[in-house]
Amino acid sequence: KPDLGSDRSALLALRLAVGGRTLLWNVTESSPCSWAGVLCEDNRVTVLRLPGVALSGELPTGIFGNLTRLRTLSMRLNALTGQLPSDLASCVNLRNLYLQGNFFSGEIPDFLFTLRDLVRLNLASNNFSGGIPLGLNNLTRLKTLFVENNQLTGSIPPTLDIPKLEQFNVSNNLLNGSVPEKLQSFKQDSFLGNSLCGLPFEACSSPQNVSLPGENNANGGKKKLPGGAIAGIVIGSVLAFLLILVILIVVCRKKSRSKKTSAVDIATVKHAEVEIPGEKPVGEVENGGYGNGYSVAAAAVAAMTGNAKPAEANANGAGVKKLVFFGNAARVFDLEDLLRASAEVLGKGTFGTAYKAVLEMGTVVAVKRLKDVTISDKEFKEKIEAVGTMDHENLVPLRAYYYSRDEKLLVYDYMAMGSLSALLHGNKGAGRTPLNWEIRSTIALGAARGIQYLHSQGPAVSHGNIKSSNILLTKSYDARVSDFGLAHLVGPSSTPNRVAGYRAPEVTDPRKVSQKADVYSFGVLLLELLTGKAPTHALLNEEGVDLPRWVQSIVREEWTSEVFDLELLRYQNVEEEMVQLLQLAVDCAAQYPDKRPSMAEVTRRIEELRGSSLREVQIPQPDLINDSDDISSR
Ligand SMILES: Nc1ncnc2c1ncn2[C@@H]1O[C@H](COP(=O)(O)OP(=O)(O)OP(=O)(O)O)[C@@H](O)[C@H]1O
Repeated sequence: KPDLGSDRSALLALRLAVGGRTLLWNVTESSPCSWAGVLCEDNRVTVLRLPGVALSGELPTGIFGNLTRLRTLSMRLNALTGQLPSDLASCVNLRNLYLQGNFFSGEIPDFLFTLRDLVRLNLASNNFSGGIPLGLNNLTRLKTLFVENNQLTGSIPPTLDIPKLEQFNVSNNLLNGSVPEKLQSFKQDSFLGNSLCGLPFEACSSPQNVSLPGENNANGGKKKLPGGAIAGIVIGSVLAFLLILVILIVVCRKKSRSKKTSAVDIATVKHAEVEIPGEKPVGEVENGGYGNGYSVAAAAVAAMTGNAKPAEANANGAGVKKLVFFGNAARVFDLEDLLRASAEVLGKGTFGTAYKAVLEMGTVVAVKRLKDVTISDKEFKEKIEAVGTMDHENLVPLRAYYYSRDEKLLVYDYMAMGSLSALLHGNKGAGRTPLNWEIRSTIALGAARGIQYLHSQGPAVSHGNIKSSNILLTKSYDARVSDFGLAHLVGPSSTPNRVAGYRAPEVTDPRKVSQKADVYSFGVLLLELLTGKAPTHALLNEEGVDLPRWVQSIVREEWTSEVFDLELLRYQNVEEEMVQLLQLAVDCAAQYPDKRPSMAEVTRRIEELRGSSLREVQIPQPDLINDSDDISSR
């Protein structure tokens, strides 16, 4: 019989499956009711709110079947994938289900329509496909239905009728056909980005003749359009599209000509500033018309360009906006190029979302949209300028930034080989090049040098977020440290989550990280390189035991090679060096900050232990490596 104990087990299973900040739950407590995001009533879990806490992976079945008293479930803005688990149907008391902003896929499942108490259902900004189900009619208490920004197809069922519906949005899907009568009172905004007709849009042209996919054709009474008519429509549409394209190009050219001069002039000074008139509010950027494809550049750039009328911008007090370049970056690309770039999402991180943007002339950049920047304009600019002046071969260079009240963008060099995290844990299938000792120790050394450089800028300068997804790789496996300086820019609400396994025990406020805390995180990173285990996984495998403690326990009990990644054990002749690196890792991850070595010492020790073995181990050619799911694998 379900009780608080089974609720607790379910939450532990959830933690095991999707990680994120649930890893910070104090699982030694026998009651889950004080865990972050969990609320209880009558000794049962009734509310589970885990918005934006870096949950990732699939929700397995077998969890929600136990959380039978749940009334509110929020897992919005995470990186959850796969289909919704069918035992969600057991949560018969569920009133609020917020799952927007994940990567859920598959059809909107029928079992949702057995949850008769649902009042708010938000599945927006996922990858749901298939049609809009008529089963929604069963949800007689539903007031909010948000499914925008998915890949829903077909027509909206003509008989869709949800009596209490107050908020409704299906925009940016692949819907067609006419808007059902009962939904015609909603504004156009609720439907934009589809091919719908009828109120609130223009009347459908001869609807009887159009055969709509997804519509019930059982009576077979609907005629197909004759081939000639279809050809006519297609050719007409193509011509119209081309015409619009030509107009757009002409307009862009004009704009670019008028701006080029200033960009070029200023490019000769150290910090080139390109002026952009006005901005678009970020809300509009997120919801307005970019659909799932999120063209960053589109989003970013819409925010940067004069989409809003200058007068409006001034009325907002926003004034003229600037994209600020560091060093000689302005000579490589300018705002106009970024404008035209095509973009894809690389992943959501602690500080925002990262995008890959391919500029027209082939230059590729990574654009990071920061969220939760709470510090003042002045402070932000000072700090980011400091980041921009960092210059070392083992750092990912920050090329430019954009700052406005609503939007903060950072433009970095794009690292084609993705992150160390993806390399270690991403593709384990056949065709993967084993990561040998040479590669791993090269990465360790490069990363150590990058961090040492940061630390050499002054005793107060630290990275604050060292972890394997922030160690990016060039084609020749040179490590580049990224994300430095960002931990000090963002507000407390975006405290690093995935950082959990890397964070030094003394760190309570993630924005106040010392160099010694960086050393601890780096030690964990070394352990990850050596064991092939992600720190968070280690946490999950043995409850409450983190990677350093796990390694220490094995090393203490009886020395074995068990800790090492199997791939590394193929190279027996380097075991001695591996053991030395392991010892260094354990030293770095010492409990007490004073016991940890400095980064300078760390670098020196890696150089030394590698020096003895710089033999002719082959580094595989990048093109032999299957990196198809590298950086986007998360
Ligand atoms: N310059 C870049 N080139 C290539 N990939 C990048 C670049 N910057 C980030 N990425 C990749 O994009 C994804 C998201 O990065 P992001 O830095 O936003 O999050 P994260 O590193 O996972 O977490 P955090 O925000 O805490 O650092 C990661 O997989 C990262 O490896």
